[in-house]
Amino acid sequence: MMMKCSNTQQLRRPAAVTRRPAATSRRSAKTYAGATGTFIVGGNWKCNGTHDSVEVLVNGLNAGTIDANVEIVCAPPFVFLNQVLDTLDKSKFSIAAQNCWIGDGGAYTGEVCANMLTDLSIPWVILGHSERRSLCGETNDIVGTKVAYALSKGLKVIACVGESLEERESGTTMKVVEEQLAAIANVVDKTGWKDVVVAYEPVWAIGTGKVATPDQAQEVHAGIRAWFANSVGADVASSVRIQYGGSVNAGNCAELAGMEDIDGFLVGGASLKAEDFVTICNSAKFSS
Ligand SMILES: O=C[C@H](O)COP(=O)(O)O
Repeated sequence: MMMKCSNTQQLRRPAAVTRRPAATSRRSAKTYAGATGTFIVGGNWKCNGTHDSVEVLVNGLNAGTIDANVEIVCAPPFVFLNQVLDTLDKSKFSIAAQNCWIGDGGAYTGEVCANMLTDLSIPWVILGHSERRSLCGETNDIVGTKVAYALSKGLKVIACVGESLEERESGTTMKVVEEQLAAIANVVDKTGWKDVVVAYEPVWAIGTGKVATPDQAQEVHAGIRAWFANSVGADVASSVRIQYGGSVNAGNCAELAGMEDIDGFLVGGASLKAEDFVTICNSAKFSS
């Protein structure tokens, strides 16, 4: 299937960007979106690891002190799901698959279907990651269908959206993101969004070290929330949690976490280092 890639530039920034109030008041007031109002951080381990390195990572995560108000979802490669299920402290961490098949199981060599994940009691799946879109030819419609199917089987979904550098530079960031969201909204009814977290991941920021500025991220997150208000419903707009992903690390997470419409992160590279990932998970309470 297909390929395509990217890098950076900025949307026109608003003159001023609304920031959350001080850390202590953030949680007691609305703070983060979602039914539980919790910050949600995903660790996408991508295609990394060995049995031994996963053991080290899990031990490091289990030893970490995590704020009880933060929801954390770790997404190992399929082959390590059982190992992680057996060893990760599930009182602190939940588990996701990084992908699943578009429908029922059957003669689909190399695929893993939603029912297999629920059979293992895996609650989450990441769908529509830009690497799946660009490297495996997953179109907006395919991603939408996958999201709807996964939800119908009882999975919760982290649905990824985001623009390439070329799209950003041509001023089409929101158009691209809105089309990606619309493809999901076309096949997911309004109530289904309660089990969806949107991960905004500008492709040019993924694995490049070129993190979006807090203002850049906030602008798109606010645009996504506005799109939900106009296209799905005000209740969904205020409750859907929107993660930022793309070169998040222990050093930049606090400022990003302080932005009004950032409700969590989807972390790639830094999720492979337990200490850094724990810092990111706890970033909400330290942000200003
Ligand atoms: O799913 C995670 C994202 O692709 C971000 O990856 P990164 O943190 O390595 O840039």
